[in-house]
Amino acid sequence: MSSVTTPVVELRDVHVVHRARGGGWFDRDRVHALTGADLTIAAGETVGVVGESGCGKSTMAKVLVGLQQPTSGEVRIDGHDVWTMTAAERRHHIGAGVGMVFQDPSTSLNRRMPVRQILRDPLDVHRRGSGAERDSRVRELMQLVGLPDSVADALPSQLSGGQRQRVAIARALALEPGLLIADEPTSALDVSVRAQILNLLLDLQERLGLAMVFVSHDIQTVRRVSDRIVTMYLGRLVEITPARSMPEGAQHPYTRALFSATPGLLAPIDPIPLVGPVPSATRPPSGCPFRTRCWKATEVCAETLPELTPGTANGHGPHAFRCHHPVPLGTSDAELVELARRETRTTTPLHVEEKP
Ligand SMILES: Nc1ncnc2c1ncn2[C@@H]1O[C@H](COP(=O)(O)OP(=O)(O)OP(=O)(O)O)[C@@H](O)[C@H]1O
Repeated sequence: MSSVTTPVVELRDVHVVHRARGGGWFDRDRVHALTGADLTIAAGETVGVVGESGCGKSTMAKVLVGLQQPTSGEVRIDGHDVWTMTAAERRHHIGAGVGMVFQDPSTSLNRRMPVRQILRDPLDVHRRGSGAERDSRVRELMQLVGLPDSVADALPSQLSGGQRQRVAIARALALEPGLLIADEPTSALDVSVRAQILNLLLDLQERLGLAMVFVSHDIQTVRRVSDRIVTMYLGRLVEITPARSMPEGAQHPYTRALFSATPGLLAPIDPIPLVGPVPSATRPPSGCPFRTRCWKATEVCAETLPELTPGTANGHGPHAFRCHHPVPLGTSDAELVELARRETRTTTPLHVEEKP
């Protein structure tokens, strides 16, 4: 983790709408995977992204790395709006500016290429240096991620899972990007090598001054590695909180509920209870997307999307949330569990799905 300076990537009101698998282009068949995302990532900082399955984490990661074109909105990398460039300019600009490490190195690496060629490929495509310089860069990359020379001619299938992920990390760093996106980078690995790969990523980030976006279901790890944590719910960024203030610096009821379900963060208590399942991303609720499960929801939550409101996060740094009824600072998880149980018994949460 390091200090926050110049923005390397900015999302401005980014929306991604997919056609539902097997569906047409009717409104009812549209999946709102990312809705109105605004995010600025500064050089050297780590932004963790958390939220339940299907909330849009991977979609946002793909937008940041140029693999997903937004339906609307702007993606600026190093100050340039990448979707107004020609395809060739964009490939060049994004390829050199952002690297991505995927969850499963077995599927993200070309199975027919030896390690040496996998690492040389981005250098060849971007015509970086002479042949000899590219060979030397490949050796340097292997050293950087702790791979022995002896695996240079091996195919991915001949490597261990941890070694394969080291190759994927080296490839993502080949063009010296300013930002590394790591989408669940350790979850497909054996538990025994997860810590090694995580420490490697943190060490590289520190040494190379990289900004990093770390997407994970592992909230403990996200809290440990991040400067700021983005909470996503149903395609929306609902809270951005300084990691050091978590969990009690968070004021969005959903962030508090998500963190309360993570064992070991505070005294062991029951998680804050939520009502029902996450609504469908094809028919998101009107107003606040979380209101159908929220014990604090009132009529205004169904009527109006809350503005992004600055918070104080107990003085730990910039903080913002979208909520009409934020959790007061200083409220413990135990108090929230009690409140949520009581409110859920005495009121009917706003379950109705709107937006036909
Ligand atoms: N290519 C696609 N076509 C249609 N729907 C899609 C497509 N990609 C993603 N979705 C949908 O968009 C929503 C967001 O998906 P996304 O993969 O970004 O979520 P996620 O938070 O990364 O989930 P997970 O934690 O399970 O990986 C989901 O409802 C998903 O089903």
